[in-house]
Formats: sequence, C-alpha cells, structure tokens
Amino acid sequence: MVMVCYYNHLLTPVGGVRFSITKPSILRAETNNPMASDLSSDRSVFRGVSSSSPIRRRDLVFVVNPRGANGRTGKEWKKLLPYLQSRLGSDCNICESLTSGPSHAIDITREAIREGADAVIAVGGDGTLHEVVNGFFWDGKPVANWNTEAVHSTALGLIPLGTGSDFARTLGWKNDPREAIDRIARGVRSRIDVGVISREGEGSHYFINVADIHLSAKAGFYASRFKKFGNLCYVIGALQAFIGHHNQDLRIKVNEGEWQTLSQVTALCVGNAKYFGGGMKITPNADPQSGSDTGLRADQDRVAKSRETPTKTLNN
Ligand SMILES: Nc1ncnc2c1ncn2[C@@H]1O[C@H](COP(=O)(O)OP(=O)(O)OP(=O)(O)O)[C@@H](O)[C@H]1O
Repeated sequence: MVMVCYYNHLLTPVGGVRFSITKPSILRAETNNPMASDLSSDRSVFRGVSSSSPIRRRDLVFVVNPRGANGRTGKEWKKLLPYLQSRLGSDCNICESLTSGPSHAIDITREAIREGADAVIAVGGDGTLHEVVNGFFWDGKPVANWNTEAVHSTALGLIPLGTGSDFARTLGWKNDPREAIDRIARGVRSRIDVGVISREGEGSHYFINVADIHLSAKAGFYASRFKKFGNLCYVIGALQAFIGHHNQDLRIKVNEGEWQTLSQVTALCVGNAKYFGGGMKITPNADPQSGSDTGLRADQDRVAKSRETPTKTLNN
C-alpha cells in the first residue's frame, strides 16, 4: 500500500528563481529492504509462476548503475551475482537492468512498477536511489500497475554501492552488498518517509535523503566530477562551490504554514535522513522512519548551523 501524506514545504527565493518545496509524502515499505510502496502488479515482463499457483515467485528488478562509485558498482555487481542467485534465485525471478545514463533509472522503475514488479531495488549510490524513488511517482501521483486487479504492491529496495551511500548510513547499514542481499532474503520490511520538493512553476522532485539548495547543492554537483577520489570528492566539490558563491534570500513555506523569508541563505537543507556529502551529519534529528517531519531542518546562514523549521505531526 502506499500512503501518501503530503506536507508542503515550499521554498521560494525572494526576487529570484522561485522554488517550491513540498515535503514528505510517505512510502510504506512492504518488502525486503526498508522502503516500499504499493503499486500493483501484472507480470508480462517479469514473469513468475501463474497467479493460480499457491506460491508465487516474487519479481525483483535490480536497477544497477554500472558507473556508480567511479565504476566500482558495476564491478562489484558482477561479482555479487552468484551470491544473489544463490540467496534469492529459488524464490524470486531476478531481473537486472543496467542504467545507460542519468535519469534512466527513473524510466526503468516506472516500467517495472507498471509491469507489476514486487520490488525495485536500487544498486548504486544515493543518486541512483534518488532516481529510483522518483520512478515511483509520475505527474505528482504514485505510479500504478497496469493490472488494476493486482493485489500486491511494489517495494523499494537498496543495495548501497555508491561513493557516499549516505542514506544507508542513517539506517545503520554498511556498504556491504551481501548484507543487503541477506536483508532482502529475510524479507525485512519498514516504512519510509519520502519528501517532495518543487520549484515553483516546475514539477516535483521526491527525495528520500536530504534535499538541499544553494551552496551545498552546488558542492554536490561539483563533487560528481571527482568521484574517482572517493569521499574526498565532496571536500573538493565544497571548495569549488565556495568560489564565487553569494548568499541569497529565500522565501519558504513549510507544510501548511505561512510563507517566510530567510535572508542571505548560504545553504538550505531539508533532511528526511541524517547524512549527506559522504558522511556529514547535516540533519541529525531527521528520521526517515518517523512518519513525520520532526527533525526537519532548514539551514540558514551556514550549512553547519542548522535552524529548525516548524514541525508538524503527520496525520497517518
Ligand atoms: N551508465 C551511466 N553512465 C554515467 N552516469 C550514469 C549512468 N547511469 C547512471 N548514471 C548517473 O550516475 C549518477 C551517480 O550514481 P550513483 O549515485 O549510483 O553513484 P555515486 O555518485 O558514486 O554514489 P553517491 O551518490 O552515493 O555518492 C546517478 O545519479 C545517475 O544520474
């Protein structure tokens, strides 16, 4: 099932580009890894046993970014396949889909959900996870199975194999793909919140980790050019982002609250989880399993000096 509860976190820089950030909706995890949402089934592409069978094989779609962690993800994935097959092959249909470039994971995920996959599992870093999460939505709504009579939902899973893999840190996971596969095999499930951020006049972006604007967002952008240096890429990215940086006024709205103006913002971070930038605990109070946005932080003036935004209890 997918419970979608919207908070409205609308951010708008005054007199400049207009943003609107909307925050958490909720994906209720239903399977294996934490995170899952329900978006039904049908199985034309990801074949399992027929629906009349007493035990239905689950269809798991692994969305692999071969270029993640400067190519390490692709190499590790190949080494992992025999283990994956041995742990899951007897109960599940395993479908591997390699991404060919940015945003491809979004399309793969949408297609898999529409075709009725039981789980879509991101294999890579936070960028890949982010794209897979966005693939669960289309035009502001959860993607649904073509087969409207299907009873099962699609879960979201993760095998963290990226450079930073910061979302997994919040869950206390190591960057150990075998452990992740074991979690999938054990069928561990949890509920995970998802945030929504939208720039005014543009579409929504869903986020599961930390959404950020301005300096830290630029740092993340520049860091992507230096992934070959591992987590050091985030330091290099931050240094580069500082060059020519100017603070900016922001106009924001959180949930159903009033519009507020934040003056001369260096960076603003909205945390659904705690870490970004390869282990920087930027929003320490955030809890992606809380079912609410308590702990959400708007960071003003400096990235390190977080400022709590109004909190609201999620009505679920
Ligand atoms: N085949 C590809 N070639 C180049 N880039 C790709 C390809 N497939 C996906 N991408 C892009 O690579 C980006 C980064 O990948 P990913 O997050 O998996 O690894 P990472 O950046 O090393 O990890 P982290 O984000 O945790 O630091 C993705 O957001 C995606 O846009």
